[in-house]
Amino acid sequence: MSIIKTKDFGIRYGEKIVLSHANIDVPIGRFFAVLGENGAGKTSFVKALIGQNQQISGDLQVNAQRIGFVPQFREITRDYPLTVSEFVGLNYNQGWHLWTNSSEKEAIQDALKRMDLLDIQNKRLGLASGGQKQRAFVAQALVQNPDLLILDESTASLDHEHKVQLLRIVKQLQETENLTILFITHELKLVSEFADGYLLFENGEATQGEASQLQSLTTRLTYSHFEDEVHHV
Ligand SMILES: Nc1ncnc2c1ncn2[C@@H]1O[C@H](COP(=O)(O)OP(=O)(O)OP(=O)(O)O)[C@@H](O)[C@H]1O
Repeated sequence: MSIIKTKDFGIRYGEKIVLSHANIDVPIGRFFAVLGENGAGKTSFVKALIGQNQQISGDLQVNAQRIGFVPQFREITRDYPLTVSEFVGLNYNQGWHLWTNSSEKEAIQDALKRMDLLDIQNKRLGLASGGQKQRAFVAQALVQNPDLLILDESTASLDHEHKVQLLRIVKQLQETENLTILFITHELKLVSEFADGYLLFENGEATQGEASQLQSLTTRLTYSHFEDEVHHV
């Protein structure tokens, strides 16, 4: 069964066409890498999935009850006042109730556990490492128990060890909880070790493929990058 299915789907901003005639079918429970050059339309597509992009055409079906979205940019400075667990529970606090009830507390603890953050839940998020912060961002999205989890370049700022650590945990969520993962990334080689399929945004079109094709895709995209660099010198 599909969790995302499009038919002749398009996205534009005014006159500018970002995507046209996309036919995508992502089955439930898969880990898909979302690939493409800067400006290819990855974020626009995700925004359409979460209902934030209105200039769309064609058919878009999203069969998810809840979508967890981890955005690309989060400014957490050293003096950020909330602890890891307060941050993870932030969506419950909409300014009118300041306390979380027992089932909300349980959901927060569960999300902290799933992202391996129980030990540091009382640490101030501003003082956490880059890897811990990224895990806290994912945990915040997990609190609502999504069936589709979308991560936008969550490994971009991490060193290799922490990139692998984050991807391992996310992979585990996919395997043990049948969670569907969309992982937007430019790190093809890394994600090819974890993803079992991909969506590629290129020249206003979207194509999809299986894990077995990721390796050759990595070679093709890395090669064309290399050619670009040579061309510009
Ligand atoms: N709100 C907007 N209004 C007008 N144009 C936009 C808007 N958002 C994005 N675009 C344009 O649409 C195109 C696709 O942008 P998008 O952010 O979806 O690409 P992306 O693949 O996510 O890029 P990146 O890898 O850099 O995040 C780009 O040319 C961008 O400039």
